[in-house]
This record gives sequence, C-alpha cells and structure tokens, in this order.
Amino acid sequence: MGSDLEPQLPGGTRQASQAEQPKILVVDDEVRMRESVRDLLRAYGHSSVIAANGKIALEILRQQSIELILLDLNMPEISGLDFLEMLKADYPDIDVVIVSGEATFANATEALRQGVHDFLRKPYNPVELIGIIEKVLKKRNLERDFKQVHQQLEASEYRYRFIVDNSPDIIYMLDENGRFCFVNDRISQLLDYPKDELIGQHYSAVVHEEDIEKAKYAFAERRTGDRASRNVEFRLRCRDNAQGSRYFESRSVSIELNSMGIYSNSDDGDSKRYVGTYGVARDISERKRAEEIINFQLYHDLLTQLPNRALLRDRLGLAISQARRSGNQLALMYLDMDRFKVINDSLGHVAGDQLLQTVANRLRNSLRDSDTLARVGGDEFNLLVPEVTDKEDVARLVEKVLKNLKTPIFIDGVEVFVSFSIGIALYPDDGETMDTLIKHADIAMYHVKRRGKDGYEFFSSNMKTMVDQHLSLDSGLRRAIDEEQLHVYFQPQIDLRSGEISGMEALLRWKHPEAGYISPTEFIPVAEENGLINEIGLWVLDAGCAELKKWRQAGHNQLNLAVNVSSKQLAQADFEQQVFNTLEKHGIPGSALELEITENVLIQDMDQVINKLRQLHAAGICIAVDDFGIGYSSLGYLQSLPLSTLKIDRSFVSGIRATNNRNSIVTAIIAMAKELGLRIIAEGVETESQHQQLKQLGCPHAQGFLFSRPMPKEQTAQFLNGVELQQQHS
Ligand SMILES: Nc1nc2c(ncn2[C@@H]2O[C@H](COP(=O)(O)O[C@H]3[C@@H](O)[C@H](n4cnc5c(=O)[nH]c(N)nc54)O[C@@H]3COP(=O)(O)O)[C@@H](O)[C@H]2O)c(=O)[nH]1
Repeated sequence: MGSDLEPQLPGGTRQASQAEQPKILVVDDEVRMRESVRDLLRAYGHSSVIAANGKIALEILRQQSIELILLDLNMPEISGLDFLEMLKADYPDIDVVIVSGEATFANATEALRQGVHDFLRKPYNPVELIGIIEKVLKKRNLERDFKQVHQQLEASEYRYRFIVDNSPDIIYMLDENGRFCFVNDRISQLLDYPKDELIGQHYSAVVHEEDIEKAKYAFAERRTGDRASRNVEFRLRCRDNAQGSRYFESRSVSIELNSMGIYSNSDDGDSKRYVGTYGVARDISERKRAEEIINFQLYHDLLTQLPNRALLRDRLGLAISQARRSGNQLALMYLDMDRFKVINDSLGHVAGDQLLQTVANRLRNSLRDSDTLARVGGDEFNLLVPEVTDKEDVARLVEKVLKNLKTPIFIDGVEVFVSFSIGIALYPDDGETMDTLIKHADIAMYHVKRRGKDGYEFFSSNMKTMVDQHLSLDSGLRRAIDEEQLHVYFQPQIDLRSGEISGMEALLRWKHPEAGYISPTEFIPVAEENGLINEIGLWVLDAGCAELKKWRQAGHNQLNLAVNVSSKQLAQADFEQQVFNTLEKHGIPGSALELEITENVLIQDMDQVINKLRQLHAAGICIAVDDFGIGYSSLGYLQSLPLSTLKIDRSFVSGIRATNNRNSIVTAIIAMAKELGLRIIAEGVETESQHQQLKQLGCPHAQGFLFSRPMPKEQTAQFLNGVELQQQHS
C-alpha cells in the first residue's frame, strides 16, 4: 500500500483532494487498524494520511496541513501521550481524537486534559467514529468561518477608523445630553484638545461664547433628512484660546445616512428613540479670512483705510432709519480739500498720497467712534454724524475739524497748508433720503468753493435753485451749440484822439429759444466747468476772424479784432496752434488780433502761460489784460509778460468825475501803462462826461455804450460804413 509517509487519498489526485478536503492523520502502530480507519474515512468521503508511529506522524505534520489526528495511545518509541505533548507545543490548532485500546482512567483523563476532543475505545464503532469526526470537522469549519468574519470586521473597522481619523473635517457624535461620545483625530489638530479630554464634555465647551445661540440647534441637531441643519457657520474655541477662533461650517446628518445608532428602536419596536447626534464640521478659517480681506477691500479705501462710498451709503441708510424711528437729526457733510490738485501736481503723487493719509488721520482723530468718515473721491470725504441736536452743535464740530486741519503738515520736509470746503445737510430738514442728503451737502460745499473756499456752509433751499439753473444751463448749452443758438456780437473800440474805430471786441451771445438772451456771465462759467469753453472759444475766434476779413476787404484794413480767452482755453496744449491755424485760414495777420486774458489766468501756471503768450506774441498777436485793476496778482508780472494792452475795468471808469479820487487810480494805471509801453483802453464808457474826463487824463482808447452797444455782425458792417442803426440788443 505504499510508504507510510505518503498520504493515502481516496481516489483522484493528491493535490486535488488536499485542496478540497480537510486532511485527517491516522496514527496507529497496527497496520490493520490504521488501514480500516483509512478505508472507513474514504467511504465517507474524507481524505486521510496514515502513520505507523509518532515519529512518522511528526514528519507528516511538518510537510502537510493536517486538521484532525486520530491517535492511538499505545505505540512504541513515542507513546500517544508524549506525542500529544509535542503536538500541543508545535501544532496547538490541530484537533485530536483518541482511538485506542488503552482503557486506564488515568491515561484517558490525561489525554482529555491535554485538550483532545474525544476518546474512543478500540474496537471502535465505525458510525460513532464517523459521527465524532464529522462533529470535529463541523466545529472547525464554524471556527474558521468565524475567524474569517472577525478578520474582515477588523479590516473593515480599521478602514473606517482610518478614513474617519484622517478626515480633513471634524467628525463627532454627541449623546442625547449633548456630550461628546466620539470625536476623530482632526479635532485635536484643529482645537488642540486631546481627544480623551473632550469625551464626556458638553459641546458648548468648544463653542465660541458669542456663537452659542447660533450653534445650539446646529450642534445638537435632532432632526433628520432635509430639515437637518446644513452649512451653519459659527466659531469653535481652540483649547485655552491658543490659536484664536476658527470658523466652522457644521452639519448634522440624518439618521438614514448614519447607521451608528443615533436613533435606536424603542422597546415597542415601532418608534425610535433619540440617542445622540452625528456631525461633520469643516474648517473654513482660511475662507473666512479671505472673505474678511475681500470685504475690507470692497468697503474701504485702501490708501487711507477709511470706509468708502459703499460703506458710507450703507451706514447712512441705517442712520436715516434710526433717526426716523427716534425722531433725531443727523448731519451729512461733504468735505473737499482746497487746491489739492495744485499740491499734488507740484509735490508729486507720492507726496499727494501722504498728504491724504495725514489729513485722513487728522479728520479721524477729531471724530467720535459713532461718526463715519469716508473717502468718496480723490480729495473728497463724506462725514456722517448720526446724532446731532442742532446746527450750533454741528457748527462746533466742523470748526473743531477745520481748526485741527489748520496746523501745517510736513511732507518730505515741505510745509503744506491745507484747508477744506465743507457743505452740511441735516436730516430731516434738508432731505429725508440718502441721495438727497448727499446731493444737498455737495451743493452746500460747492457754495463754499464759489464763495472763496476754506469754510463751511449749511444747505439752504435757494442754493438748490441756483444749482438747478446751473444744471439746465449745462444741458442747454450743449444743445445751443448743435442748434446754432450762439452768436457773436461786436463792440467798437474807439481811438479817442482821432475818434475813429480802431478795433472791434467779439462778444458771445446766447439766444435761447424760450429764455431769450442769456448773459455770458451766466453761461461762460458753466462752459468752463463742463469743458465746452474750448469748442465755443475756438468758434468765436473763427467767426470773429471771418467778419474781420470781410471788414478789411471792405476797406477797413487797419481794423483789429479783440477776442476774449478763458484760462481753460489757454491751458490747452495746442491753444497757440489753434490760433495760428485760424488766422491762416482767414488770411489775417497776427498783428490784427488781440487776445484778452484776465488776471486770474496769470495766477495759475505762470511758467506755462508765459511760454504760450510769448509764442503768440512772437507771431505778432497782441495780448490785453482785461478788467485790469480788480485782480489780486502782483504787478511784477506786467514786466515779465509779453503784454500789449491794459483794459481799465469798468468799475474805475464808472466812478470818474471831474473831481474824484477814483480818477487817481485811472491816472496811475494810465501812467504805469505809458511807462511800460502798453496801450490803454478804458472799458464801460457810458457818458459824455466820462468820455471827456478820460480824454483829459490822456487815455488813448475807450469802449462803451456811449459809442455803441455790442451788435450783431450785419449791424456791425453797417456801423463801420457809417450807418446809424437802432441797437436791438446789448
Ligand atoms: N471767454 C469769453 N468770455 C466772453 C466772451 N464773450 C463775452 N465774454 C465775457 O463775458 C462777460 C460779460 O460779457 P458781456 O455781457 O458781453 O458784456 C460785455 C459788454 O456788453 C459790456 N459792456 C461794454 N460796454 C459797456 C458799458 O458801457 N456799460 C456796461 N454796463 N457794460 C458794457 O462789458 C462786457 C465786455 O467785457 P470785457 O470782455 O471785459 O471787455 C465779460 O467778462 C466778457 O469778457 C467770449 O467769447 N469768451
């Protein structure tokens, strides 16, 4: 029957049987006995190997995987009990059934003590033996299955624990009293709490005190499904507040998603009992910080760190609502720095920025925390004072603010003096809405500017009428150009010695279809503000030159044309080129043109103005200073400028009498002009007496209603031809 070492398989190949069935080792020194057992096992479908003694059996165990040993106790060399001892030491998992003729109680007891599964006496009962074997194998199968399930559970538990502990989010469970019964590792990393310290603590221990109310329902959420809390934001406290607070977005999940016993079946089996909450909290601190930065940038001016227009509007809206409820007044102020552009242009933008920052700090330091100071433009600020008692109260505050700004500011070693024009509107008297208050404060500020800057004014309703007119002039003037409502009139300039006409001054007229004639004193400042003066001024020059050409062609070839030039026109980079082009277009020599500028032109950018005037002068064009004597500029410029004419202001002419000290001013101007080699024209001559006085004082030229009112071009041509016409308009 082959070697005792060889496994005796019941049919089929050895490998196939080994793979399919548990292996049984029969150890017996009696050949007949061990073969009968092997045959019996084969008959019942069990594969087995047989060994004639303990030594062979140990050898087989080293080579093969055995599950059950049927062991004889009485064997030579190694007894069954000794074999058992060796077996338990090296192969404790193998089950043993004793099949032996040994019948002593002591041996049987010892065998059982060593853990054998059963004891069967020879001659054995085959049915009993098979029954025992199958019972052992069944038990082993169960144990194997159990072990496998256990291993799978362990692996699964490990996987879940790994996932939970390595989650970027905090995962927690609270018991029904709101105490932590589970937290993952993430909570320790984020809040510096050892996990064990948190277990058993109420969730409020980690919630920021200001957010307890918000966190209350979200943290210990009882609801499930769609009604459960989602994305509720609040702050958790780090341990000992070591890292400050972090923002969290917490959510409680429904019991359907949570199979870990958050709700358990009650005793009746029909209802469920709340046992706790499961939640996931995600750290959103970085996002919150980014949001804070973005929010700051959205609502603040980055140069001065002051609130911007959007934040001011927000606070003003709230302040108006509160004032409406409480019946209080509030003040809104518009603050505009005077001459900031000049400072910025002369000292440079970096210095300008520093100045704005210093001014912002000074303003801020004059105010209370409840006030809102906002930067709403380059050099424009708005101040909201949410509660004021009366105008005097506001005036005191504004005076304090202006006084604080008076102290000179040093920028890069340069002493800078700043002043502000401040307009004030009060709620509810000056407006009940945000836009009205802002607009009215702006209007009041504008009035301070026009009045001479550096001060404050409260809004009044007549200011609004003026602004409304200003606005309608603005839009009307744009239409006036398109619809050809503008006209050039001419007023003669007379040589008092010969009585001849030496020149014509071009004067602009606006014939409005409804309002009639509108004075240039009203609309020229508007055109200067909206920039239309450049277009209009060039048009006057062109129209005047066109007429001058006709007059000269008609024989008045010594006639000159005087045209008024605004400071805004002169500031254009190509102004002189525009003049040269126009003269060239009409074929008029430069010497036939006189440009009238006012003293305020000279107060501005002196170097640039002198440069332009020199270029014009070099082309033969005469430069006259209009309204001379009423400006504040130094007389020293007269020598440095390429001037040709001084026009004595009407106010001096209207005052001259036969004996009057006003004459001394006119006399002084005439003397000074002669000294400087300048031509003199007296403006606004209305009476024969003025005419004679001027002649006596040696004034060579004059202009005024006495000689002629300004007239349209057709009448001017006739006037030149000596036809006396009734003047229609002045
Ligand atoms: N930049 C420009 N300014 C212009 C232009 N056209 C006019 N103006 C300036 O507007 C101001 C008002 O001008 P206007 O109403 O035309 O008044 C002129 C004369 O009508 C007036 N005048 C002339 N003689 C008399 C008089 O005897 N009495 C009296 N009460 N008024 C008189 O004086 C004005 C002429 O002023 P001036 O230019 O200073 O010689 C005025 O400042 C104009 O300059 C334009 O096209 N561009």
